[in-house]
Amino acid sequence: MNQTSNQKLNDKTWARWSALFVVAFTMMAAYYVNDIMAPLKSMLEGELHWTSGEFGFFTGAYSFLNVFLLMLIWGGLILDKFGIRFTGMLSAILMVGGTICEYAAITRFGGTEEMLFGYKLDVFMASAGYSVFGVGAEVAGITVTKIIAKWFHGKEMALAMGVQVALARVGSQVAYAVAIPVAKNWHLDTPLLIGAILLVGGLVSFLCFTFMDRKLDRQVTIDTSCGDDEKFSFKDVVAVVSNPGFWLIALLCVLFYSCVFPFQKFATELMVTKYNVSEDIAGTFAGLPALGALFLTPVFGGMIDRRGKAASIMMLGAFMLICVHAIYAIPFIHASWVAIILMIILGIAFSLVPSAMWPSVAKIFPVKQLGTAYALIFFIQNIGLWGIPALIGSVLENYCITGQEVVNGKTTNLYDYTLPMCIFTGIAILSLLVAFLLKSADKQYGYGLEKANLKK
Ligand SMILES: NCCCC[C@H](NC(=O)[C@@H](N)CCCCN)C(=O)O
Repeated sequence: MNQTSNQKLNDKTWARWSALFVVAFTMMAAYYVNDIMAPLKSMLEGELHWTSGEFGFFTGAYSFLNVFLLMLIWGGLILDKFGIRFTGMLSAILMVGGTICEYAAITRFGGTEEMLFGYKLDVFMASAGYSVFGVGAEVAGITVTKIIAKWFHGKEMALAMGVQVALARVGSQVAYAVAIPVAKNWHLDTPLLIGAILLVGGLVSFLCFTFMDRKLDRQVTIDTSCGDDEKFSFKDVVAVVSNPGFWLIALLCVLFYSCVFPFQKFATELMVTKYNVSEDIAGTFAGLPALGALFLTPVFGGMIDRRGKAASIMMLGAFMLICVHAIYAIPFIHASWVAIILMIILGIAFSLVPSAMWPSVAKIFPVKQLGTAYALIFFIQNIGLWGIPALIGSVLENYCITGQEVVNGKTTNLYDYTLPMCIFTGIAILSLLVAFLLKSADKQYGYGLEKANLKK
């Protein structure tokens, strides 16, 4: 770090927190769009005749380009080479473009019988748009993480990451809560249209951040693309992947998130079919983990900043996840209050693990490798975000249909969610095992995961 003046912009509390809120708005819009179609699964089935398999394919498409065209890896390299301002703007543009394509697919071709590459045209085009959006959202995610690591270096970093994730959860929660009521009152595509407008706001908001960041760079060089040692090099990739901590964090990340985000995408339907929750509020229940995480992630982030214990907290979160999914899998429990309590516990686990996991990455790797490290971790996580929804969708379609019902003249399937919930439980058990190995590795390699972040 090369200091040119005593007080830099990010030393001012108001300035670094303003920067955080500005970029957090972009991410909030991204999370809204990410989740807005999930509660509409049954409506997509009833109105556009999408099957569960097609819904799973569409949901997994978020990660398709990130996984198969390595877009997250390229994104990480672009981030390390061209910096946070360029990469952030690029990803915001991709998110807007992808969402417009998804919206066009549903409005223009929704319900069509036309086929493309063996898929219904609307399913294919919506998935393609969602894939492009997914590239933008994931690259924006690693960019924002690097922004926080830069602006909050040696400061309240875990709290800042917690607040950013919490605000993103607002986007998710709003999406889950409003999707069905808005779609019923207006059109199936209206919730997505709102998302496209929010994303344009997110683009403008990120543009504002670039001005602040330019000012900071004029004062100090913490982590820009100017220094030779900070340009991307394959040595960084080798250094990142040869660190055992990387593999454990990446594995924990893919396993943990595979049983949270993909589960949530199907949770609205689970609430309706298994727990007899009214369709109008089922999305709000499915979004409860996001709501809980909204309040708890900053609290846990602040605690970890002060007291540490990140590795133990990741184990606790994984254990809670096992209990939640295992109870959801029990076929004879149908009480809606059980479903709500489980969602709240899931929300606590969903706050504990991310608030411990993400700042831990910044402890394992130096700042200049962070872009690459986050990109590789997100890449591995995306394999789960692609594969698990596709797997669950196909399991539902092939093994879990128990009957059909006709609502307002539209026929939808009824599903038994026992088998999908057993799959989620199995993944959660693996995540606990990996969290345990991570704690052992921390002792062995001295990453300092159990130590506090704040310098006293
Ligand atoms: N500082 C890192 C924050 C990561 C937050 C994390 N997001 C992800 O893991 C994304 N790769 C996937 C987002 C998918 C959104 N439905 C999170 O906990 O949200």
